[in-house]
Amino acid sequence: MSALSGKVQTVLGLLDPDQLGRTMTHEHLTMSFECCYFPPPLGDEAVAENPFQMQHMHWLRQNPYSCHENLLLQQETGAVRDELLAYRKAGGGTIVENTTTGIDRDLPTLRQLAKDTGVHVIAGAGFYVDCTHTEATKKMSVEKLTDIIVSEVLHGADGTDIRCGVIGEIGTCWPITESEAKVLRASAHAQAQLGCPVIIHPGRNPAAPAEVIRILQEAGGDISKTVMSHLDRTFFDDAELLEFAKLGSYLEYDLFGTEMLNYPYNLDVDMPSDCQRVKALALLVKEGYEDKIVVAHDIHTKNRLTKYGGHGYSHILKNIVPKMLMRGISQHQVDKILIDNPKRWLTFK
Ligand SMILES: CC(=O)NCCS(=O)(=O)O
Repeated sequence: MSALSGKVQTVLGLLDPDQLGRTMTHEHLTMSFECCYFPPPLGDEAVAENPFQMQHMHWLRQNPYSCHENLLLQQETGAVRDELLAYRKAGGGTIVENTTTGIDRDLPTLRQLAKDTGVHVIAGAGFYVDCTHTEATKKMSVEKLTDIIVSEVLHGADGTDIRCGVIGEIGTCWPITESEAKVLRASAHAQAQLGCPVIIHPGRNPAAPAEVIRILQEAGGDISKTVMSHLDRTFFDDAELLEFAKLGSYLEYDLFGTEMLNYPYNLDVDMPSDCQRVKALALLVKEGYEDKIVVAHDIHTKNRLTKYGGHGYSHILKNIVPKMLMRGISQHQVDKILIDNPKRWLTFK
């Protein structure tokens, strides 16, 4: 039994799991999403140069990845601090901050935000998607990658003594690249050593989540302590979703607040509305998965902050919970989704 056993690890140290409270399991407080810049639609180049004006907010919501400045969440620490204070006021307790190597993780800022606001912040170990892997990372063995991830949890990351409390979000594309598969195996090995939570960013294809689970399982990972993120933009067929749910991971709907007509990374995808997300949660509850659901907003661009007219980190607590109750999810089940499931996932074995 390790010192971490039975505890949750935040950027300010170990915590008794009962202290977490309501938890968003997939957010970013400071990061860069420049790796995923997407050119604006033809003719919209001028708007993309200067979109932070009232008359352009709708454009920004529809094209969040087509403006370089919008991808620099790390420039908004003051606004994020205000948001976290509002999140606490709305009844929030904890945020899992999923920024990993490749998208500008900033652990000292996370620690300062946690100190300033009283929100518990849990940082992520490991690596994002292939295009952010350095040549050095791509050459590493699974053993070396495992050592790095284990060290980020046990000793601290990025040259600091600030320790990560989850592995992930571990980035994968579709198809999964060789380098991503190595990182997945390393994550499973690290999880087997540490008994810690893992969270995955799957590729944008309904086959991707199950393929990730297969790789993790073969490498000795604990699927019952693993969250599969972004199901909102990955499954569009109830039967496929329920088939995946049988594999035993936590099921995360984490793009609450994102409503857009054209999802640039996969134009075949019709991004669901929040109402459709709630409907998917109600289906999973009805089918017996209330102990497996977790939720979040995955804020990773500036336009989603309330400072810019966005929904902010309190949207689920303020607006989605009432909708869940209206659609037949009971208060007891809501508490499982917001409190009990994250707590169970985040507690080291
Ligand atoms: C930061 C991150 O990976 N967000 C997910 C964006 S996606 O469009 O759902 O892949």
